[in-house]
Amino acid sequence: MHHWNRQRPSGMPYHRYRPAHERVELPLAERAWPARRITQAPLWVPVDLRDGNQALAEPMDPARKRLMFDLMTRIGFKEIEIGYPSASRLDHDFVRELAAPGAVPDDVTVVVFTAARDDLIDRTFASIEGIPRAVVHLYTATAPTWRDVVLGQDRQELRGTILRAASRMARLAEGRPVRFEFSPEVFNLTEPDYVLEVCNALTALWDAAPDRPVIHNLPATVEIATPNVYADQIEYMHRHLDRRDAVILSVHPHNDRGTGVACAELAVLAGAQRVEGCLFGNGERTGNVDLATLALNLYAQGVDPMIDFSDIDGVRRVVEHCNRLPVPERHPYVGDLVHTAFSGTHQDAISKGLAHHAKRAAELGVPPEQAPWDVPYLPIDPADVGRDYQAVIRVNSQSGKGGIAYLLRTRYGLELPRRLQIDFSAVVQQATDDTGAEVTAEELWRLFHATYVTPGERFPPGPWRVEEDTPGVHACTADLPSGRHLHGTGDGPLPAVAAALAAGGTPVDVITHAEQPPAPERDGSAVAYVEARVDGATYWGAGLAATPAEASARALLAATARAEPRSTT
Ligand SMILES: CC(=O)SCCNC(=O)CCNC(=O)[C@H](O)C(C)(C)COP(=O)(O)OP(=O)(O)OC[C@H]1O[C@@H](n2cnc3c(N)ncnc32)[C@H](O)[C@@H]1OP(=O)(O)O
Ligand SMILES: CC(C)C(=O)C(=O)O
Repeated sequence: MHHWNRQRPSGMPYHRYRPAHERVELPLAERAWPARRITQAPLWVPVDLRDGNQALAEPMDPARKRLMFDLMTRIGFKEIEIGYPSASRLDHDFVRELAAPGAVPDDVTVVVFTAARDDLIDRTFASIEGIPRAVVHLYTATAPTWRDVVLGQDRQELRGTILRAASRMARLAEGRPVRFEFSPEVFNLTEPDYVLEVCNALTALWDAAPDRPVIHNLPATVEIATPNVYADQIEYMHRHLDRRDAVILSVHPHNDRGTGVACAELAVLAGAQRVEGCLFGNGERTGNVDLATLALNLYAQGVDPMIDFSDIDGVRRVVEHCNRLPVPERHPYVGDLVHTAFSGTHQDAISKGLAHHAKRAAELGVPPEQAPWDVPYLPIDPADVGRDYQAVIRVNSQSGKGGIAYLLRTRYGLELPRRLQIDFSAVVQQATDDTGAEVTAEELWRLFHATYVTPGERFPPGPWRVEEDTPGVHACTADLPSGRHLHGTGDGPLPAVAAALAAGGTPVDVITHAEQPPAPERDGSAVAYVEARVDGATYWGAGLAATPAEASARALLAATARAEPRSTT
């Protein structure tokens, strides 16, 4: 143990577990997948209506299944697993519902799932009568523990079971628009030579041809190794499966180690052409691989995902309704918080990045949504998945001036001078430190207003009037509640107010002044910001009024009001 690593043994019984390389042979010595790139989307096959559904405490009712199916066809899936029709009446009835003329779009193929049992196979084929295009998906666990413990069959016996089931399927499919899929369940723990023996036998039995290919779907039923191991296993199959041009190599990762997405991506590099998964990662235990993340990962690399996620919240609403499960806030691309920055430096970078993006789009002469995207901390433009920028930046105690200024700018059109941003950020920090809570744009606005626009009753706008007496000469008069009358003139509203304040015994110097014209975001008000030195200290004030001149005068009065009370009242 190095001196810098003083971790102690956990005391947990880790010796009960074996590493993947001791559980399954890895015959590949050289691999090509690490140097490859993904340049096109694989065929995505959602299995929400089968694998996802079987993992729900309350499986979907027909109405929910229908909603999910319609969503899938609407956003572009072309092959959809719709159920395990021999397992339950609900699944059977849903398949029958889709047998109605026109229920399945012309370019969509449905997949139905079955175990290798005669009665189940027969019921499966009966259920798809009238379905225009179907894949019948046969599965059997092939890994040693499942063979020994669950099925009680050795390699040869199980091979016989599978081939008998496949022959029955071939007979039942004669003359029908049916293709075949086989899954050696727990492929990732099965001896590779056994997988090849079984899959190649099925390819021959089902007489696979390029125009009627079989699907060999190689599941990581329970994820047990790092994704490179799965990739090696898939590349090995890709190289050794017979009649490769008549076989669609498919993968079906689960997410037990939290690396289902990585497994699927590396498997595609390794030769997989088809990926089964669920929307937002529903499925047994930790879920099936998330097809939305996979598709949008491609999108973020400049590859067409072939599925339309431009309204990702609409997709999420349907999926949450059907599964009766929420999608977590940090879920890639779709979680409520994934396009949001709370921390100051991130907000600053995003704010600058968005401004730079708008400028670049204008230079290129294209709308912002068409311009190349390169904004810090945002891997994709949230607008591309139907999110607006309101949620991008949110303010709490971790935020800095950039995020605060961004919210006030985007919501109220305020362009705060940099030093005012710094000043206000300290005010916000104190408020958020006190409450520990997030502040919304509306709350920031109220805090800004209370701090800079109406800091007290010292200078109510009523008694202070500023007018341009003659062109270029402003006069400020004030009839104070004390009965005093103040008067000052100057070559603008600020010098006039400063002169009146000085006449009342409060000399002020204007250090910074900025103003903005009336804008609809502020109910048509102009706004001005003034930094003034009063009694040796500096104060910011802001004014809102119908004209910039009036707003400026109010801003100076507000800045002065923030100084310790003096005689000008
Ligand atoms: C990885 C996966 O997702 S696999 C799919 C899992 N999905 C489901 O199980 C959901 C739907 N399943 C069901 O409704 C039921 O399991 C049914 C209707 C299919 C079968 O029900 P039952 O006949 O009661 O069997 P049960 O559910 O207990 O399953 C265990 C039996 O199936 C056998 N079996 C397991 N897998 C297979 C298979 N692929 N092919 C044939 N038999 C299998 C087991 O050996 C066991 O047989 P045994 O009872 O003779 O020991
Ligand atoms: C049988 C297959 C496709 C499966 O659902 C799994 O292994 O997880």
